[in-house]
Amino acid sequence: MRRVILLGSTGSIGTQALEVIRANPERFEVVGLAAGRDREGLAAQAELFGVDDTAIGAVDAERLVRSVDADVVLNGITGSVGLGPTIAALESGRTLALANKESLIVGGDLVTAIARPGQIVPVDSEHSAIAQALLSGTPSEVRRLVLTASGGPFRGRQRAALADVSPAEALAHPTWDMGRVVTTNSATLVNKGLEVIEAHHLFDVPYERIDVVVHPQSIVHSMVEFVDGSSILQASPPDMRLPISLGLDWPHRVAGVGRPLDWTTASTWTFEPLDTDAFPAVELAKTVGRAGGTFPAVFNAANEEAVEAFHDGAIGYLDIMETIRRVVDRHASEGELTREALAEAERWAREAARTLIAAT
Ligand SMILES: NC(=O)C1=CN([C@@H]2O[C@H](COP(=O)(O)OP(=O)(O)OC[C@H]3O[C@@H](n4cnc5c(N)ncnc54)[C@H](OP(=O)(O)O)[C@@H]3O)[C@@H](O)[C@H]2O)C=CC1
Ligand SMILES: CC(=O)[C@@H](O)[C@H](O)COP(=O)(O)O
Ligand SMILES: [Mn+2]
Repeated sequence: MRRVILLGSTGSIGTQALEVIRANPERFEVVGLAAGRDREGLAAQAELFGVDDTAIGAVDAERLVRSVDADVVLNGITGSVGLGPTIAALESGRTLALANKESLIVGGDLVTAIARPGQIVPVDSEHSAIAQALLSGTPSEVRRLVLTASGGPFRGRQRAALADVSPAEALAHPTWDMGRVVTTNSATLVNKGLEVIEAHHLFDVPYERIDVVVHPQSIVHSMVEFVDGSSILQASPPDMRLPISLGLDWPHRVAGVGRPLDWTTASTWTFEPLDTDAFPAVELAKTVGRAGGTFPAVFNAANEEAVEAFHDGAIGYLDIMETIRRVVDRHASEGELTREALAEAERWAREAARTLIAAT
């Protein structure tokens, strides 16, 4: 029986994780639940799953992780606020099933330094796919990682055609039903940029050996190219319950958690290069990833501010990337990477982004 602490339980990842757990009571038991603001939803979940220990907010979630005995912590919180709970899970020796990519991106080496090998199990679909593919070879046999991107709702558009797109259009993801921030990030391709940095930290592969390819069907979730020219990919219909279940009990599979592909009907999978003029986010993410230090945290914080401003109607779609770029350009990273330095860089980046947004 795997005892699970679920952070972000009221969200998209959280509720799908509870579906997996509910369908497999002989394998999983929820021992802790945490949400951001939805106290009613959290209380209902606690009652349904018979959970005594709950938390509201990231600080309380950190306390929960450190105080409740568990085998695995699934971090499904949105945003860099998930960093504290990620660190708490690792320091407490729990397996960390990581959906909250932001904590790894902003924490970078600070997070990987405290994780023992295998302690972080990726839940993000692309990274779960890569982890599954990596079971086919040794680290020295890996030539490159290739992350697939759906391309989002604006795939195929020129940059000029993106100026007036609305938040509602940005939230119409072609293949996945997810929370608001990650869905918006998919529409700007910031999500893929964050995922490149995430892959670098998870798999210790340099940026020049991590590529992105657009695959609109979201069936091939990513691939690993090995030195002999063989590519091993993982494919399944888009359904987060599959990588969530692997995160909860890696590397064991949960029978029936997802539908298999239907090989009896005609279908087509397509792959195309990313249009980096229309969608420059991946290139900028690689630049901040290579710069390291507090740069990825600044990139992410500026994005979080810009996404909120976009949904508030304060800025347009193209201003999201423009805000991120201008904040990153003004940033000077200095000194050792510590939690204090990260917090200060984030505070600075959010303030800089808000100032730019106010002037837009
Ligand atoms: N959804 C998906 O399919 C995928 C998501 N991810 C990643 O997983 C993470 C979660 O995404 P998703 O589930 O879509 O997001 P949602 O917005 O649907 O859910 C976010 C969850 O985080 C909680 N939360 C927000 N702020 C805090 C806080 N300060 N302290 C504690 N809990 C908080 C929310 O609580 P409340 O409801 O109370 O506000 C909610 O439970 C993100 O990092 C995302 O990038 C990765 C791959 C796929
Ligand atoms: C399901 C998942 O892992 C998301 O992060 C997904 O990657 C979003 O899709 P795109 O960013 O490829 O549009
Ligand atoms: Mn993903």
